[in-house]
Amino acid sequence: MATLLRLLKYVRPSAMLAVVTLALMFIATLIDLLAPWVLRKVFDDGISKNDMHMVLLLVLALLGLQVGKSLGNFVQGYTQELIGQNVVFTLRKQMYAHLQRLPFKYYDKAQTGQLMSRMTGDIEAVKNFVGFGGMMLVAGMATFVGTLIFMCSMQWQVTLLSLSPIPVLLLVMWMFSNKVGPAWGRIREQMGRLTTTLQENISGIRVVKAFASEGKEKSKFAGRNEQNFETNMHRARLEANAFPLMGFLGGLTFLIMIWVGAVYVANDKMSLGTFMAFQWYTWGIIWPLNMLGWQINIFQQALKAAPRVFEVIDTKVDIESPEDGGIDTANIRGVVKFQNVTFAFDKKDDEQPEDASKKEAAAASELELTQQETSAVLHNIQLDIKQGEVVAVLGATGSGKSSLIALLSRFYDVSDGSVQIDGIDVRDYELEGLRRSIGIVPQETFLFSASIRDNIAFGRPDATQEQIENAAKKAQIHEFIVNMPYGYDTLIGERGVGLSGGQRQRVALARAILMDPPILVLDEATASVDTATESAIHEGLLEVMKGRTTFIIAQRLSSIRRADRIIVLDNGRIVQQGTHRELNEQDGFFRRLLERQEMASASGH
Ligand SMILES: Nc1ncnc2c1ncn2[C@@H]1O[C@H](COP(=O)(O)OP(=O)(O)OP(=O)(O)O)[C@@H](O)[C@H]1O
Repeated sequence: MATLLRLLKYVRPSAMLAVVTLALMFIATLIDLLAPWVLRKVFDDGISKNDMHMVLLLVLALLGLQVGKSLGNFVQGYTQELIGQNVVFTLRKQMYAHLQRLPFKYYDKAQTGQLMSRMTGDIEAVKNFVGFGGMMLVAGMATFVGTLIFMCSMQWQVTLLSLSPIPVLLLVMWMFSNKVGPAWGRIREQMGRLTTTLQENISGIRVVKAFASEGKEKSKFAGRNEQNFETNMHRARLEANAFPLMGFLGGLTFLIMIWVGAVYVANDKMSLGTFMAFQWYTWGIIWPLNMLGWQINIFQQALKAAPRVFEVIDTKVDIESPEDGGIDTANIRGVVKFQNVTFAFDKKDDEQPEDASKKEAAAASELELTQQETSAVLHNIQLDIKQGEVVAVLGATGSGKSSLIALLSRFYDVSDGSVQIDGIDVRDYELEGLRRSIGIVPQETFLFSASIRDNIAFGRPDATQEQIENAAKKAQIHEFIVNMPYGYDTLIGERGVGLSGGQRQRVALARAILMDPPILVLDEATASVDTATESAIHEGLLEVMKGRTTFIIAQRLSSIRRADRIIVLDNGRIVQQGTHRELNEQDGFFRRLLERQEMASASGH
């Protein structure tokens, strides 16, 4: 019921259209009810009195009614679709906008396929109900009730006797609705899983082929496809059982009417005209009941699909600009401070349902704290970074380097402590501005299926060609681009297919440089390029880094030689901090790494 009421809210902006559609439906229903009444007159006042003039008039009246109904249907078909499409448009817009706001931690767990299927199939199912099913349900009920009134006013005994199969029919319908609802729920869920399998397979097709796992993937897809097939067949069996029975019971109404009606006509308790009108009217009983089977289907499907869409829309967004809009970021200089920062990915309260009792939560809170402490990936980080400083972050894989940097842009919020820029907590800044102030070259580059120019100008679509080329030159990719078939207009694939790993990384670097941010983050940004290109990029970067606070996450010591400060992370804790020379003099991770890399380069690796 709550779902239905919420769906109705989406129809509210189209209220006028809905009123027009319903009015047209009621007019069409009235015409349907008047037509048999006119037919009755054809028999009783025309044919039986041999008044052909009256018959002609009545036939013309019937023609007028039919023309009116057809015109109404024409407008109604359009307005009905418009209401449905309006709801789809709003729901899609809302869901898409919300997906843009949802934080990283949502995407850490969400399945892309499920989201796509909600955005397409589930929203479409909602439209079918709002635009078609719901309206037809109202029209059907109006026809049913109206027909009963007209029939009863003409001959109530025959009407009531004819309706005797209806209670059984309603019982069948109720049972069908109860069974088909869960089936639709499973179908919608399975469609989501099927889309996820497909999406993962297409995205990971290179891995699938490299590991010759096509067979395994095929059977995984076949399994889910079969599940979906089985559930759909189960639904079809439910329909096959219910619909003919409903049709039969509806037909029985008609037969009873003919038999009882004939007896009443024979006994002069009913005129022939009324008998003929009743034949027509019985369709006004049977049609809505038969339609009801399909409407239950559409209704149940929408009832299962809508919560899947609402679930996304209702997901809490806990990383946002402050309510007052936040502090303007235009003048950020780039003084960065990590004050006693502790961070865990999985806060226990993320997992808890919202209605979990407070008592339980309190009892668990002590345990939670300990769990959070142990699951933390960063512990008590204390850092003071000057404006324009170049900071290299070193550490073994999984030591927390990327997590540390992610807190800066609020991809995640700290569990404890605070991250400050220019003395202000990052949570107090306007979020978009904050993120634009931090240029990131991530470990994994995502390029859009667009021209290479648009890819570089992604964060600054208004950039001039000259600015784009300058950024590309600094990232050492300009020469490569101008030698491509269409230069900066060359289209590149969804994942930058057609570009090598190093080239993709340089496009991402150009993208970050173009943003001209006060803070720059290079997360293994030169890991995929050869040493010659790497040193050329570093030359270019020297100029880029000038005046900007820069974080370099790197495994190679060569890329951090120019850092003002090196921070060494181990298991989420800062274990060493200082200049290259200072750390070289200490016994620790840094010197061991240095020795290992020197040995490797001496042995030619
Ligand atoms: N989205 C996530 N959800 C939960 N845990 C995560 C997530 N991302 C990383 N982790 C965990 O957090 C820890 C730190 O990861 P992080 O990516 O910060 O390390 P890193 O030092 O950057 O590693 P690498 O050098 O391999 O990139 C790891 O134990 C990792 O398994």
